[in-house]
Amino acid sequence: MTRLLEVRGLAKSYGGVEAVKDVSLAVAAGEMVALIGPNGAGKSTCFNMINGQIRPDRGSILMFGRETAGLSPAAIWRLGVGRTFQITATFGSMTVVENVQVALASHSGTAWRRLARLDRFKRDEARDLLELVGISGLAERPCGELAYGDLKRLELAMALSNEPKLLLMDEPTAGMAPGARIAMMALAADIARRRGIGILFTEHDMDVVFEHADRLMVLDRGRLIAEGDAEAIRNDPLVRSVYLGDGTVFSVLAQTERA
Ligand SMILES: Nc1ncnc2c1ncn2[C@@H]1O[C@H](COP(=O)(O)OP(=O)(O)OP(=O)(O)O)[C@@H](O)[C@H]1O
Repeated sequence: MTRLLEVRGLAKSYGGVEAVKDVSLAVAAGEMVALIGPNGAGKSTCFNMINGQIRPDRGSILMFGRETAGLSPAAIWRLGVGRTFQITATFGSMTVVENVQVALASHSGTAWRRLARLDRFKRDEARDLLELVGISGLAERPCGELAYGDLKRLELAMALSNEPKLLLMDEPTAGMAPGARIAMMALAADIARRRGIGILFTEHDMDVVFEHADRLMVLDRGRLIAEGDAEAIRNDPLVRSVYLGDGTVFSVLAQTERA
């Protein structure tokens, strides 16, 4: 399998706190890998080092075989890495289709603020992306009017505008209703598999993780403590012990036990 992302020995400390210690992981084409762990485990720090927001103290991050540790988020985006954010990043006063056009313009290196006619710029491509994520009917609506779930779909369309081979999704279902979360991830998984995109995502909702991740990486206090498929992780005694006391996750593990 082609490795799109390969992380080796990643580390980051804040003062005396070792937020991430010696983390190694890989994501292959068409694979969905979840990075999970209890609060404070180091997920965000790890994720933000990979997407360029935080500079690692140590370690190597290879994307498509190229070292990217220390590159800016913009440089990483230009390499063909898409990303979605915990808090959606869209322009509320523009229409839905215009938001995708702006993302397309940004990928093609066009300064969209100087585009005399944004309305014509790659409009068909933008509409195709909206179709792909199931919101083409909302194309002309101001983005600020969208329901939260549709906004997340728009964000996915924008993340796909640079034709990424690798997609980094930071809590893609945060703030969504439980039913909508599974649907959102099913959509992302389907697109990823059909296009051979590798996805690395963080997620608190264990139903979403167990349903969609091909592989789970479990962090605790900055270290990777387990790696495997949903079945292996559910039954891993160390994972169960670190999640004891975490209300949400433990309830899922307990349900699994009762089933
Ligand atoms: N900017 C920072 N300054 C100081 N300490 C930090 C900083 N960012 C993270 N930490 C510490 O690093 C550790 C890992 O934090 P991180 O946010 O990566 O965990 P997390 O798994 O994403 O947690 P959560 O699920 O609660 O978001 C924690 O102890 C946190 O307090």
